[in-house]
Amino acid sequence: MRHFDLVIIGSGSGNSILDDRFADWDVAIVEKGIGPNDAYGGTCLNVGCIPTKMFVHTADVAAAPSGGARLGVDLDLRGVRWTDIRDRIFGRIDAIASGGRRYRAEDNPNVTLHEGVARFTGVKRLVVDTADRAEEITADRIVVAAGGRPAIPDIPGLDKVRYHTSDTVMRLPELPRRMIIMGTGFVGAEFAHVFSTLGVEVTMIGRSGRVLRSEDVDISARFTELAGQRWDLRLNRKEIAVEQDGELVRLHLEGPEGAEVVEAEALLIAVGRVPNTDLIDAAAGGLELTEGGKIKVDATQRTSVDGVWALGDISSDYELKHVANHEMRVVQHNLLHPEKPIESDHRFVPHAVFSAPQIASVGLTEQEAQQRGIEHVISVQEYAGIAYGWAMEDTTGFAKLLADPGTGRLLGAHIIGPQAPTLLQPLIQAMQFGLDARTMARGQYWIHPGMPELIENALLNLPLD
Ligand SMILES: Cc1cc2nc3c(=O)[nH]c(=O)nc-3n(C[C@H](O)[C@H](O)[C@H](O)COP(=O)(O)OP(=O)(O)OC[C@H]3O[C@@H](n4cnc5c(N)ncnc54)[C@H](O)[C@@H]3O)c2cc1C
Ligand SMILES: NC(=O)c1ccc[n+]([C@@H]2O[C@H](COP(=O)([O-])OP(=O)(O)OC[C@H]3O[C@@H](n4cnc5c(N)ncnc54)[C@H](O)[C@@H]3O)[C@@H](O)[C@H]2O)c1
Repeated sequence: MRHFDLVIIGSGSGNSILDDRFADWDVAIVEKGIGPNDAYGGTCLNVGCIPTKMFVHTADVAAAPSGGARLGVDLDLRGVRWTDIRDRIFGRIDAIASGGRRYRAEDNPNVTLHEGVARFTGVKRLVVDTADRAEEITADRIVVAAGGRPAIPDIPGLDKVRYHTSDTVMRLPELPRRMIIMGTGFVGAEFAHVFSTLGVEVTMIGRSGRVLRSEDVDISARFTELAGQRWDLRLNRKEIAVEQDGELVRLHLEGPEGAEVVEAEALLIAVGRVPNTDLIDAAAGGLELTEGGKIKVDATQRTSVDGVWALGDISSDYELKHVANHEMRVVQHNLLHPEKPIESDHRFVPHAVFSAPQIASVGLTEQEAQQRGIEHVISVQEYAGIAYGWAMEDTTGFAKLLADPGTGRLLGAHIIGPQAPTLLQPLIQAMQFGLDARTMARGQYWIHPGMPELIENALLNLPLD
């Protein structure tokens, strides 16, 4: 049995903890490998944020000709070369992942890379199962950064069907003619945009009546309306059974009009993620879980076991890379300076959905403000009402702000439309640093006629004294 100063489980955000300040620590990283090629480096790099956005940008380029005609520019899309797109993207990703693995395995003398599945057998005691053996390790400190994986719903017949998740769908050998996407969240909305723009007929299945239903009510309503124009959108549906018929997947549904069947050459399951607490046997390690099944941590990312920290998707309320990275920096500090621990700041966590149109959001939605009885005023500014929106002939995008009527401070900001994540960033800054809407609007120049005038006008529209 080997004892370490520090064991890190998971090479996603966990991999970034180690820098020169840990050079004299004896460290083990345990990584089981992720995705179809058992890659190093976690979800975001290999099967998450980064490749998806490389596909989204490609789809946005492929979508440009269809938007040209209304500006008087007639363009044709001559074709998309799926295997070239896929191999270009993973040609970059796979090289970065294997480079990251090689760096830890070969260039860090103080780091031992264990390639296998780590599971707790006791408090600060682990077994690592590799292909040919099981090795026991112990440590003074352990960081659990083991993330999560796609959830697979319990639908009769699913075990006999060829289906994809976000882990596999980006490496399809060829584009299918049709694709059923189960789930109307982030993953469903982003892949529906990618595949439909590249020429696949998309059918999207949702249990509720809205797409992206956790967004602000107006944002979700607008996105649902637009999604219904682009995809065969089937909402308020329940999956009854699924079957494989040669190359076809057939899904039996129950909906408002009764029973119905949809079929396609590919099925993508995008119904959320489950934390990998079972894989690590969190209970055997004495780690308390939350009601949602994640590892319970305090504000300093400490678990219920002294000397064990957790971060990212396995413990966080937010399954977002910027949050995992923030929590990683907190854990990093607290490992190095246990006498002066710092806390994670989850007050103003933004997110973006890179679909079409794009969505970006921070803070309270209108429905959350109402449910919590928080006094607020609202403003809405459409892209169609600003000069750059005229240039783009945008007719569907808008920014919606919620502010405290007393202080003028922003409570929430939600944007649907071109460059939404970029436009949201100054509003995140204002919320984080306590800048009130009036000062933000009138205390600086806004480049004319730039897209940020959307934000300037939304701020000025707030009914504040
Ligand atoms: C399709 C998709 C798109 C996304 N896009 C975005 C985006 O645009 N923006 C954004 O902010 N977020 C996005 N996310 C979310 C983001 O990827 C995650 O929040 C983030 O990667 C979580 O990081 P982590 O370090 O907690 O976990 P991970 O990166 O998942 O790392 C955990 C690692 O632990 C390993 N592991 C698990 N169990 C064990 C074990 N028992 N032993 C050894 N190793 C183990 C896994 O193999 C994995 O490599 C996306 C997610 C998906 C699925
Ligand atoms: N741009 C980004 O930041 C980005 C992109 C992709 C993923 N992510 C992260 O990954 C997480 C997982 O994404 P996701 O889209 O899988 O989850 P999600 O939670 O965003 O959406 C899943 C949806 O599927 C629904 N659902 C559950 N069971 C269903 C069923 N049987 N049939 C139909 N619908 C069902 C849920 O009600 C929910 O609306 C996200 O919550 C997000 O944090 C982020």
